[in-house]
Amino acid sequence: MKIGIIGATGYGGLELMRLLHQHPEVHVIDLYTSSEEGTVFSSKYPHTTNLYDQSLLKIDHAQLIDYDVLFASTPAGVTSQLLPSFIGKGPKLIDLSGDFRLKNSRDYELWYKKSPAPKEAVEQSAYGLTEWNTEAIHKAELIANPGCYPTAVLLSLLPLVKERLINATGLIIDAKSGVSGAGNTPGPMTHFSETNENLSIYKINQHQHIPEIEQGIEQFGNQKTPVTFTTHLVPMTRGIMATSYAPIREGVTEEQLINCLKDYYEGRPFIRVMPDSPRFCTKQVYGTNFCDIHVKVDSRTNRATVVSVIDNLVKGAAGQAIQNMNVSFGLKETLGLHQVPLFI
Ligand SMILES: NC(=O)C1=CN([C@@H]2O[C@H](COP(=O)(O)OP(=O)(O)OC[C@H]3O[C@@H](n4cnc5c(N)ncnc54)[C@H](OP(=O)(O)O)[C@@H]3O)[C@@H](O)[C@H]2O)C=CC1
Ligand SMILES: CC(=O)N[C@@H](CCC(=O)OP(=O)(O)O)C(=O)O
Repeated sequence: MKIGIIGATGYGGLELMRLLHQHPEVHVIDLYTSSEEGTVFSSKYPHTTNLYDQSLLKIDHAQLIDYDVLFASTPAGVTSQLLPSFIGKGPKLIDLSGDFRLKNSRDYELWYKKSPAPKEAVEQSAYGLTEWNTEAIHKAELIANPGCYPTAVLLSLLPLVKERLINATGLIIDAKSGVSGAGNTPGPMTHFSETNENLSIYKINQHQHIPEIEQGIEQFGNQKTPVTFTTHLVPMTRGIMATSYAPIREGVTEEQLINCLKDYYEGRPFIRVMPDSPRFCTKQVYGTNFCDIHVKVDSRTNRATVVSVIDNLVKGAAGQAIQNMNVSFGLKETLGLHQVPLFI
C-alpha cells in the first residue's frame, strides 16, 4: 500500500511512521508538510536516520490523490478545509483531528471555537472507534479517528451503559494525560519546569472531548445525557488513565460488570479486561494499541469505579488510525500493531 501522511512532523505523524514502518502491507510512506518543504526528515528527527531520510513534500492536491491511504494528523481546523475534496477520489482518508468527529456542527463550533467542516463530509464520515463501529469504518471513505480521552472513556463504559448495568446520568469521569497529548509545540502548560513535579487540572467543564463522549454514549450506548468530565496533566510523556465513577443499577455485582466487559470484547485483540490487577497503570500499555480496563464495585455507595488506560499516541491516535486502515482494507486488525508494552 502507498501511504501519504499530512502533518508528519508532529507527534501523531511521527507515531504513524513508527508503526507503519513495521506494517507488512505498507511499501511507500510519503511525508507532507505545510512549513518545512525540502527538509530531510531524519535531519529534523535524528532517531529516524536510515529509516526516513527522504525530504518533506509540499502539500499538493494533484499528488495527494495518488495514495491508497491519506492520514492527516494536523491541528483542528485544517482537515475541514483540506479533506472534503478528496472524498471518493481514490485514497481512504483517516483524520486524527477533531474536525469530522462531531455530527452536530453547532457542537463543533461551540467546543472547538472554529468553523465546522461541510455538513455532507461530516455525514459521510465514520467515527473511528474501531471496536464499536467496525462495519461503518470498513465502508467509509473518510474516517474520523476518535480523540484520545474519548477512546479510553468510551471503550471502558459503553458495554456497561448499553446493558444498563450502570447509569450514564450521574457519571463522573476523571482523566489524566501525559504531556505528548498536547502535541509538539511547547507552550506554558507543557514547559518542563512547569509540568515536572507538578499536577494540573485544566479545561474544567470546557474540554472539547465532552461532546464527543456524550455523542458516543448516545450513539453506541443508547443513552442521551450530559456527563461530568475533567482532565489533568501528569508529568509523564505518554499515557492516559480515565477513571469513571458510575451509579450502578440496584443489585448489580462486580462480577456482572466484569462478565459484561469480557463478553463484549471477546475476540477483540486490543481490549484487555483485567479485574485482578494488583496495580493498574499507564505503563502496562506504553507504546502499544492496548486498552486495558479494570473495574471495582463499592457496595456502600452503589457506585462502580471503572478505570481504563491507553497510550494516547497509539490507541489514542496513530495505532487506532492504523487499526482502522486495516479494517477499511479488510486486513487482519492487528497488522503492524503487535508491539509488546515498553514497561521498564
Ligand atoms: N497528541 C496526541 O496524543 C493526540 C492528538 N490528536 C489530534 O491529532 C492532531 C495532531 O496532533 P499532534 O500530532 O499531537 O500535533 P502536533 O502539533 O504535534 O503536530 C501537528 C502537525 O500539523 C502540521 N500542521 C500545522 N498546521 C498545518 C496546516 N495549516 N496545514 C497542514 N499541516 C499543518 C504541522 O506540521 P508542518 O508544520 O510540518 O505542516 C505539525 O507538525 C491534532 O488535531 C490533535 O488534536 C488526537 C489524539 C491524540
Ligand atoms: C494533554 C493535552 O493537552 N491533551 C489534549 C488532547 C487534545 C486532542 O487530542 O484534541 P482533539 O483531537 O480533540 O483536537 C487536550 O486535552 O486538549
